[in-house]
Amino acid sequence: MKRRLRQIKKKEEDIVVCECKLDPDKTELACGERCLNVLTNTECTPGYCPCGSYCQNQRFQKSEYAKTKLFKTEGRGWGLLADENIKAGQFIIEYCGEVISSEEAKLRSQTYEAQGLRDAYIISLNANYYIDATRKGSLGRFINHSCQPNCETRKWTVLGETRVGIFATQDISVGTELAYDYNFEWYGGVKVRCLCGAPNCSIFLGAKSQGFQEHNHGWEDGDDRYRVDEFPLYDSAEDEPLEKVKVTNSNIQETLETVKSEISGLNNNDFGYKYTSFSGSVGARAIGNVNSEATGGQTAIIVSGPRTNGDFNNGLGTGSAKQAAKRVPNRKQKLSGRKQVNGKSVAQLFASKKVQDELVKCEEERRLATTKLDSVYDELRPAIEQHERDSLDSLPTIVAEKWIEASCSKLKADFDLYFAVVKNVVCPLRTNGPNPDS
Ligand SMILES: C[S@@+](CC[C@H](N)C(=O)[O-])C[C@H]1O[C@@H](n2cnc3c(N)ncnc32)[C@H](O)[C@@H]1O
Repeated sequence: MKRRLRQIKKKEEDIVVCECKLDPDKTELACGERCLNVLTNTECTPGYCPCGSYCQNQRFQKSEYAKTKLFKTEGRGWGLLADENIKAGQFIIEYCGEVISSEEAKLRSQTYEAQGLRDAYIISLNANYYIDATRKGSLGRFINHSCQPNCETRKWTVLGETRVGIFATQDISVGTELAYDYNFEWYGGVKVRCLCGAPNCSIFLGAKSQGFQEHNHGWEDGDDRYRVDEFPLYDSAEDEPLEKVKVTNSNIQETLETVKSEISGLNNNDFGYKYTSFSGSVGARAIGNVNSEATGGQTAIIVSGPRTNGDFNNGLGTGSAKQAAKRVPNRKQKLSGRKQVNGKSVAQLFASKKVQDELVKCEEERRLATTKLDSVYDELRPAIEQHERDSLDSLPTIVAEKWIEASCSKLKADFDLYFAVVKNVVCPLRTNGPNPDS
């Protein structure tokens, strides 16, 4: 079945005519590998090619496919094999299907997934269009993925349109299964076990893709990327004892609870180091598993099909690398135990109304900044998700500025709160003892 439903009429001045000269004794070589059009992956236009009807560079237009045969694989559904010896570089078949927009591709992929379709047939045509061979297509739709392929996809310009073909990358003998590397991009959801059987198999379809690698990043032993050993630490042993301080304020228990929870955020009651969590700053993406285009301009976008050929969904669901790492057992703790601040002393210091008020105010400011950051993220999420498919660099400046501004406010509020804690608790402890207000 033809991929094009209508023939796009090219303007005459857009037609590229090659400079080949027909040798009447060697007509089979007309528009061969040295043809200017062939060199630029463009088919010659009938009626304009100097080689006339002998032109060999109209393979898509004339459906000059290699002989292939459908066969049933084990665990991978149907596959396609060579039904004749195929030469390296030979055009095997066009990847035909419905040409649809990226929005439509996203929608369809979600629908197919919801319908429980096991196999995925949507591939990228270019940045804006996809080919969906789910309902209409050629035998090309049955070619499976391999991590050690004998074919590849190539884009050709045919009568002004981009079309995708499968080409042999090596000599293929009759009876051999045809396969190309899907360059499958994984965006979450079910992980499909790759059954290509190649020695270099990446185990899951899409395992080489960024989304897959980020999601599955575990905290391995010996992974020193986030070591904090070198950071300077505050030594609580330098604090003065505060036995003489009296607890006078009845709100102290409540305040202590607040401070305790903040302190536990600082890890093991350690004031020496803090880390901030940006709620909502990193989120799982769900863009219908429509994958981005692979490098080199070859076909690469494919919707991850829900063919679950084993129990390989690790149950983590979607989430950021950071979130996933948190759930990986045996991962290293980011921060090791440190010396502890004496809770009783801290409580006594918080008996001061002045200190309490300041901390409550800082807390409130931080809460507001966090809420703002969350809402900005929700506002930006569609833009971010839209642009992440190409590159985050392409986010409009105004969007990036808004995000940076909200992040800075949140950081400042965090800083103010912790600074207030340090100023009112740690410093008096070190110098003058308890706050005179208490
Ligand atoms: C374009 S279709 C290929 C034809 C498909 N086997 C069929 O029966 O229609 C892509 C789907 O085939 C399956 N598939 C292809 N290559 C695979 C592989 N190496 N390992 C496991 N499944 C594979 C996956 O379900 C994938 O979504």
